[in-house]
Formats: sequence, structure tokens, C-alpha cells
Amino acid sequence: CAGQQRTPGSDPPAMSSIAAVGESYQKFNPRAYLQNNYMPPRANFSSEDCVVPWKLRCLADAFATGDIHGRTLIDIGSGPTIYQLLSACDHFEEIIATDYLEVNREVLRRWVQDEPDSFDWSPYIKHVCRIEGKGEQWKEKEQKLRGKLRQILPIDVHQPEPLGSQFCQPADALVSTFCLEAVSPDRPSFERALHNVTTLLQPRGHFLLIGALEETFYLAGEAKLSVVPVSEPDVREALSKTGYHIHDFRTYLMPPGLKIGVDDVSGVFFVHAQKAAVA
Ligand SMILES: Nc1ncnc2c1ncn2[C@@H]1O[C@@H](CSCCNC[C@@H]2Cc3ccc([N+](=O)[O-])cc3CN2)[C@@H](O)[C@H]1O
Repeated sequence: CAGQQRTPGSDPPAMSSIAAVGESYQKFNPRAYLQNNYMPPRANFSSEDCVVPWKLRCLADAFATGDIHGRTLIDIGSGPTIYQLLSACDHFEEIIATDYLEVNREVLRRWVQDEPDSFDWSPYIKHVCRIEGKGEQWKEKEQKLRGKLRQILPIDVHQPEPLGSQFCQPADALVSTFCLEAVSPDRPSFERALHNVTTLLQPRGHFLLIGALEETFYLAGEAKLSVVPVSEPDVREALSKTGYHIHDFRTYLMPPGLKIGVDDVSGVFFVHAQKAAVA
């Protein structure tokens, strides 16, 4: 349109913004990120009203339905965390973790290899064993997940083929936590990213999606990352436009005591959605 003149050959706005997001992630510090979100006060297991137990409960309840199972599950934008896979590991033969940054993939590899300087997920594993109520020993679950986490792959959700053209076998289920909104400069690119990752899922496959509500930034060490603020209706609309049926949608309002300056998130959403049978 008039007034939107760009120098010849420059990227269209969305493309340059996506490049800018990728650039901003070069300063992402996994340890700082883990400290901000996965240690106290946010990692408080004393009450199911706290945000981490709430997230683990959502995931445990979804898998307890018995509806979500198969050969392969892909975790989209795993970051340096594995808590999101604890309730999945009884229901899939293989779990594939993915992330854009090598530093995060290396953190995950070191946990799988039980390296001494790895993050201690044992409070999370013990909590999940407790709420699943199957009498599973936490070391057993830890080893089971390590055994199933056989691939840790690079991913870019802004690519039509997020795992590259060599990846051809769609998964039986997807999990993604706090990724799409944190890597998309605007709502259209958020919806395109959702479409892109949906190509990795079989028809009628299940998608468990956790994300931030109305967040505009978060910190990870020196990095200050921009986030596209999304509301519950925005997420519902994006899923519906991408052909999903929503089985369950839950929201968590961030209590003032957990607004600790590491981001401006107002809440967290959980969705259990199922991809349409045919395109
Ligand atoms: N193009 C790309 N494709 C795929 N992944 C990509 C791409 N670019 C970056 N990534 C990858 O995606 C990233 C995933 S971490 C995103 C963090 N999201 C915001 C943060 C999270 C959080 C956690 C917990 C709680 N809580 O209350 O408990 C609140 C909040 C709210 N703040 C990161 O691993 C990056 O490496």
C-alpha cells in the first residue's frame, strides 16, 4: 500500500521480524531460563494451586484418559526442559525432543546421558509419580524417559517443514510448551507456525499445547525475548482455523507472588486438541 515503501530486496516485515527473533535467541541462556521458571518460587510442589503442579496435572490428566498413545511423540521447541514428557513416556515407544538452539539440545543430551552438571528434575519426577498414582518409583520413570528420548533434533517452526525435508513420518502426537507464542513476532506468524508444526502430526493425532497468556516478554540471562500476546480466544481461533477439535482447554491465572519480573505473563493455558481426520 502507499506509504509502505521498502527498499528493493528487503524482507517483507514478517520475514525480517522472524529473522530478528532468531537473532534475539542467540543470547538465550538455558541455565538462567531454568532458574527463572523451574526453581522456586515457581517450582513449588506444596500445593496443586502452584503453576508447576498445575501444568503437570494437566498433562497427567490428558494421558490418563488412555486416548493419547502410539509409536512416536514429538515435543516442539523443548527448550532445556523435560518435565513436559514425564506423563507421556508410558504411552509412546519413541519420544523426539526438538529445539532451535544447539545450547538447549546439548542441555537435553547431557540430561539423557545423566551427566553430573545436569538440571535436577527429580522433584518433578517424584511429583508426577505421586499424582499418577501407579506406584512407579521415580528413578524407574527417569530411566524410562531417558530410554525413549532417542532423538534430539533441530527445529524451526517458521519453516513449512519444521524438521527439514528428510523428516517424513508424521508423529502420533505432539507436545509443545511455551514455544509458539515466544518465537512469533505477530499473530499471523503464530498461526502459520501452528500450521507448520501440524504437518508433523498424523490425521486424528493429538496435540497437547501449553503456553503463556498475554505475555509480551521474558528474560533468559542477557536475552530479553519478545512474545506475541495471545488470549484464550486467540488460541481457540488459531486451533480451529488449523482444523483441530478441542477436547479440553484449561487456564491458570498467575498469582501475584509468582509475578517475579522474569516475564509479564498473566496466565498459562493448556489445550488438549485433536487434528482433523482428513485435510
Ligand atoms: N524458530 C523456532 N522454532 C522452534 N523453536 C524455537 C524457535 N526459535 C526459538 N525457539 C526455541 O523456543 C524456546 C522455547 S522456551 C520459550 C519460553 N516461553 C516464555 C516463558 C516460559 C514460561 C515457563 C513457565 C512459566 N510458568 O509460569 O511456569 C511461564 C513462562 C512464561 N515465559 C527456546 O527453547 C528457543 O530455543
